[in-house]
Amino acid sequence: MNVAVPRRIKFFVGGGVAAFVLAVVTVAAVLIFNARQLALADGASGAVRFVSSAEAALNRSLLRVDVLLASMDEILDLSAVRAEWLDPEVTSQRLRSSARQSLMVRYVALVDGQGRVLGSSDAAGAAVALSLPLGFAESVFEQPLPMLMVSAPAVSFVSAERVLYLARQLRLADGTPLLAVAEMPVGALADVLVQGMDIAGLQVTLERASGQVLLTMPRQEEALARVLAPPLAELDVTGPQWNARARLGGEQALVVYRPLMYQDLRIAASVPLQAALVEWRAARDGIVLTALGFVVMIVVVGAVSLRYIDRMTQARLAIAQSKATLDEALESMVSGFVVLDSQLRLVQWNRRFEEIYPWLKGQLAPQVPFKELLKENARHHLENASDEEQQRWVEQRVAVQRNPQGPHEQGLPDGRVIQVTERATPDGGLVITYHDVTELRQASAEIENLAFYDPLTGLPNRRLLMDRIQQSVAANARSGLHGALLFLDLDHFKTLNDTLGHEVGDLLLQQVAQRLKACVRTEDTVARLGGDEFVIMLKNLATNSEEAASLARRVGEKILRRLNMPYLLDAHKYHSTPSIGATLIGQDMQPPVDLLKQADIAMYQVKSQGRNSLCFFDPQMQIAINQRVQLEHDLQMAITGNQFELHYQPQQRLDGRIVGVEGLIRWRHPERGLVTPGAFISVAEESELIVPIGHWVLRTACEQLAAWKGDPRCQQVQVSVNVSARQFRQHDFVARVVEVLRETGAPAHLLKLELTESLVLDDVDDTIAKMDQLKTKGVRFSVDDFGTGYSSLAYLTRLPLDQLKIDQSFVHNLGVKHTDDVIVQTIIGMARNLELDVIAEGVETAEQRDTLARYGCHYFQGYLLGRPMPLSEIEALLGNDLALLG
Ligand SMILES: Nc1nc2c(ncn2[C@@H]2O[C@H](COP(=O)(O)O[C@H]3[C@@H](O)[C@H](n4cnc5c(=O)[nH]c(N)nc54)O[C@@H]3COP(=O)(O)O)[C@@H](O)[C@H]2O)c(=O)[nH]1
Repeated sequence: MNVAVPRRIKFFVGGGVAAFVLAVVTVAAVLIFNARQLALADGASGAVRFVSSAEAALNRSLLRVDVLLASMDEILDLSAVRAEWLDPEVTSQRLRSSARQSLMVRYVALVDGQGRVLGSSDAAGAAVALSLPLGFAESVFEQPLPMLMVSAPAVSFVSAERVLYLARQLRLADGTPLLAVAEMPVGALADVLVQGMDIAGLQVTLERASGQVLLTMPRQEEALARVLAPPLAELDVTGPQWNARARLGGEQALVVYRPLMYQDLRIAASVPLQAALVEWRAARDGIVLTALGFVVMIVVVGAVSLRYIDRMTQARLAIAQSKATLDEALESMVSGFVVLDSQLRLVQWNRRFEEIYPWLKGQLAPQVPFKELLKENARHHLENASDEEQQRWVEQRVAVQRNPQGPHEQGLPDGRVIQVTERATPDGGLVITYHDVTELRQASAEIENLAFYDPLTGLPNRRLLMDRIQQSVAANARSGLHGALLFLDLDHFKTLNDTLGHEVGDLLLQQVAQRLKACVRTEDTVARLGGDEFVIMLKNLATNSEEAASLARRVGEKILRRLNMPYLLDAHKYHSTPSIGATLIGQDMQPPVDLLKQADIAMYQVKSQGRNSLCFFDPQMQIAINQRVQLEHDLQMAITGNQFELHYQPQQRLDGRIVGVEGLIRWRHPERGLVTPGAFISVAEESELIVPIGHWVLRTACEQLAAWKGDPRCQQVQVSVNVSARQFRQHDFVARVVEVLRETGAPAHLLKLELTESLVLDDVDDTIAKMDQLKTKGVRFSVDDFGTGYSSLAYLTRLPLDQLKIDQSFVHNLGVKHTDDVIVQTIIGMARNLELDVIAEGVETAEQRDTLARYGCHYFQGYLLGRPMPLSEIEALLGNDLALLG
């Protein structure tokens, strides 16, 4: 999440930056101002200094010239001569020697009142071309008091350069006024001023009071002799004023001037403001740049600070959010937890911890020694224990905490189970989690119960039994004792389930379990394998095997007696019997599976011998089992090796006509010869093998029907085929029959499928559905072995049947067992009512046939009419039959 820096901090940082910037700007401004003042002051003082020194220098120079001019009086001894006495040569000679002393003066000359040169220091002597400005000589002569006078700038005739003429009045002895004149190049006078001209932009002017310019520095020819306004005298020069105008350039400047000691001359220095501030400007720029640098730095520091603060804020927020999330997570944790510091004092805990240990709630506070909480726990856990015991409990807990060994469980007084896990933290503290595993433990117990116990009876299941047998076998091997396994199956339990329902069946199983437990010792095991199968494991019976078998038999008989006693199942009084197979558990480490199989085999022996009895495992039984396994294997080979044949048994009508045949399978065994189905059908039915075998029979019968289609002997003959339950229950049974009919081209109405009563009853709805589908194709149905089951009119009416087949056991007893006569008559009557054909099988005698005919049965099958026979024989028989009737 992006959260802005708080406004307060922004304001603070912004304010700080602004204050620093302001301070820098202020300091810079002050520095700049001061520097300006300093520069101006420097300029002013420099100008003043310059003007002072220039004044002195000019005064000195003028004075020297003045002295030179005045000394001409003495050199020429003018006060003692007359004008006509003055020899120009001599005069010039003397003037030269005196003028040599002054470097500033080009020459000096003596001029009379008419302007004639009486002599000069110039090489031209008196012939020098003197070019005094107009009126200058007159103004000198007019002086009442002779003083040195300076002319306006003029151009020298001699050097053609700008010169000033300095003149003084002299008098001859006769009072005739003469003029001592010195020609001074303006440049020479300017040279005097050169020193001190290092002030930037300095403009120097030598002016008269009227403002006439006599000299300029720097030199400006055009300015010479110009009259500047206002005259210097009108300037306010009380202090350095920078609001004047420079005398030459006219720009804003400081103007300082001094009057010279001669005539009305003034030396003026003008320092233009701009020039005076040149250095200051550079300094100012430096200051500004530095200040700017500081400002940028401050702004950058401010921005960086803001960014840093922003980051810090974000980080703090993130930490706060993480903490909030963590707190939330900790609070919503299903486990309780506490955090202890290195002194094992409470630092943090969550709500769940309080919920697990509600009695600690009042004591939970940071820094509370965890031992105090343990003491409180001890008071709750060991309510009735002594103080010493409670103390010991606490010490044990502390010891565990000092040396965490992983999760351990703690039972609370209210029955809850808490899993406690201590984990050391890097700083020497502890994190302890408390997980309520009560439900988990209960669930585990339940799962264990489900895994090892039968939910209906609460007895150990197969898995637990196998484990106990294993243990018992190992114990027997050590002790030399024998135990025994009793495999118990309830007789006709399925019938009870089917008739009275599963709930009643369950009641019986529960009561059987109770009775079985009552028959054995606690060290023995009564287990339920599933369905109506129970196993009783008797331990440590005897060292001697006969004695052990005798004891096991006694227990088995006791069980038989108990289980034979009547049960009250709901409102139903019920009598049940068990079949019990027994085997001894010896010392030779037999696998539990083998022992169980032995007892199972023995139990089947009991079943086959009439049930409700006890039988010990006989090794012969094992042989029989092995034979059966071998038979299954051979059957498999028979299917792939095409070793089956289909024989046909004729079915005759009352008029003697063969109207159908029953296809009966035979196995041409490579070693055993022709094997009848009685020897293998039951094995095939118990395994999946009956499915491919039944399919082979169906296909062979249909192929035969198809083959007979063009044969007048057989083309009306129906072929009955036995369909076993496992085959019929295949989900694709109907589809396969239809497919076989289509592929072979057999007429469907001549195919009759024989279903047993038990098959039909097992799942009536599925049976009807499949029969209906096949019926639409024309296939016929017969109920085989009719009368042996519990058929009732109710389901018969729902089935799309064509025929009932009276079981041969009833036919066999006709005239012998009156009840069977009644049953046969009933079946025939039932068939008539339902408009079904009825056929009797197993007809071996003419009496039986006659009786059946008398009772109303018009179709017969049995040895009397013909045994099952190979194809060639039945075809021959059918040919005879046709010939006889034809
Ligand atoms: N699922 C399939 N079962 C089949 C098939 N073929 C036969 N079987 C079943 O095998 C059982 C024994 O059959 P089998 O040895 O062929 O015995 C049949 C007849 O030989 C016998 N029979 C016929 N008449 C008489 C007689 O007068 N006396 C007498 N003692 N026995 C006689 O009865 C058997 C026919 O019984 P049924 O099928 O009930 O009509 C037997 O249960 C066959 O069903 C097969 O292809 N598939």
